[in-house]
Amino acid sequence: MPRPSVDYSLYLVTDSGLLPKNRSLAEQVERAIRGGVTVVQLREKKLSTAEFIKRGREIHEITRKYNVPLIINDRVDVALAVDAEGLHVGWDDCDVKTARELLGPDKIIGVSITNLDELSRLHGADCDYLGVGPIYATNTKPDHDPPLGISGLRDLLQRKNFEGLPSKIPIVVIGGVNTGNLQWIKWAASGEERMSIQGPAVVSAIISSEDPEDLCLSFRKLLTAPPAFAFSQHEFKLDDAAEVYTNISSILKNVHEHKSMIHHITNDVVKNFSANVCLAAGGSPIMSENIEETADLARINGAFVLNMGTASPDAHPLFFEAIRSNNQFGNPVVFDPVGAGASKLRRSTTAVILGAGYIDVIKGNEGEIRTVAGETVEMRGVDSVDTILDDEGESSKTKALLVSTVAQRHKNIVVMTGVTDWVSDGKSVIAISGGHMLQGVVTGTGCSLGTVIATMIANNRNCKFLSVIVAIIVYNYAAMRAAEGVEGPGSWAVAFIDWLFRLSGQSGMDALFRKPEFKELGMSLEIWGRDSEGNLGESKKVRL
Ligand SMILES: Cc1ncc(COP(=O)(O)OP(=O)(O)O)c(N)n1
Ligand SMILES: Cc1ncsc1CCOP(=O)(O)O
Repeated sequence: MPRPSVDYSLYLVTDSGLLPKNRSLAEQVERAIRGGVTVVQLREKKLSTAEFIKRGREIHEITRKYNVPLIINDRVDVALAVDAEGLHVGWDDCDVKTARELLGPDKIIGVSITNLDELSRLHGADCDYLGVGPIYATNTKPDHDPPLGISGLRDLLQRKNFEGLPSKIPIVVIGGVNTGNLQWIKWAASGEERMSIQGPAVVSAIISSEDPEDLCLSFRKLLTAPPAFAFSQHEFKLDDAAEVYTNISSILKNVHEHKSMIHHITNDVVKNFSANVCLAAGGSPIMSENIEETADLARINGAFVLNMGTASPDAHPLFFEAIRSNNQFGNPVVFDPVGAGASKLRRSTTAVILGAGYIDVIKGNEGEIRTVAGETVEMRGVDSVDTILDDEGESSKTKALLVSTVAQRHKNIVVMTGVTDWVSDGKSVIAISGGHMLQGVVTGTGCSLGTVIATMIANNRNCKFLSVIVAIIVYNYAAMRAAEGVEGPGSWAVAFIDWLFRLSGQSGMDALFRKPEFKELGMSLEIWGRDSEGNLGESKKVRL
């Protein structure tokens, strides 16, 4: 019998410990298959061999009825005893060569891949699909490897130099996948030529569901529907000052009309200032660090700001839950990796956060963004590094490349703040001038740019890139106007909030931006696009 061709589009992996009360595994699996599961893997970690075989036979009866392949996790002997259609192995299990010898040519063999090294080691193996993950952290497998996150997944899918595996070998993604993040993962991983994702492999979301049939129907719909939110669905032009003004007005109008709730998990130093900035910019702040309410808040949230300024390891579960819940409801997540390179703890917290879910915007200073890019950076506390790059000539090209590379890897938007602010969606890069030196002497000003970005994005979800650009322009404009005639940092901070409030108010925001004062401030945008080969071309300057 030839090896069956398998539809890997919705792969269920079992865990009897996660079943709803009074529900048997057999019933849950059958309901999930009715909802659209196309492959079932029986994963039993606690059963004796005899019990595993017994359960395998029971589940096989069901999967056979629906013509769905049954894969056994880890155990070749059980796969043989049950005459299952296949086996899934990790790197501590039976190697693929031995498994193939034992199972014969007709059975499916799947292999776990958690990093690039494992992919290289698989060279020439006679396997049928790869289970790539964990994409995100998960409680289902407490001993899991560090999550790949979107950047790790993209690195893996772009890998071109591994011969010996069937080209276009099917890939399923595993680890923290649910109906809230599935589309993000598929979208973020799309466009890679070498390898492509066929579907998710899901444990807890399906196995613990009260209504697995309905849930699987939702998974199936999401698999075929276009993503609900992407950051640049909306086309916009910034070719001259008039176009920039028009865009600013339309973004601010939406912000003003909705007054979205912006959930902040932020550091103790800036809470009060950030909440006031949020209100002034047109949002409604809530500062909460209670893990028990993250899901409820996400239900009504407009956007979520995660600032790791005073984070401790105890807060990791809170970050994880908050990101997961906000992804579930499609709320934009803005991450500020404060002081990311300053300590081992901050580097690992950054990795935890990037491995917890999809992050829409990463905002940091040069040292923080270089740390996210994987460089080892010496930071002075949580402030910026002694910047090695100025904003001119070759340095400006290096900065443009840095932000666009990080944005490409994470398939999101990256903002790098400094005298000039840099922002990229992985394709275009925009350098935005403006702001005032007094920002550097008022604590919380850097953090509160994350707040303004979240406030702008919350109700402009189909044009996130534009919203971020507008947020930076508004912020820098307010900072400069606030500095007119003030005594020093204290009065500047008050005037800054006043200016943000004036700008976000419906009355006169157009007029404010169109006034000659805007021109006199000398703000400008410098815009780079990519040529057909993906290289950054010449930049173009737009004076506001
Ligand atoms: C589809 C799929 N992908 C990955 C795994 C993980 O397998 P493994 O690394 O062997 O870990 P355990 O499942 O044994 O904990 C999987 N089971 N299925
Ligand atoms: C078996 C396994 N391998 C990598 S992550 C994982 C568990 C995934 O479980 P869940 O879908 O509940 O996050």
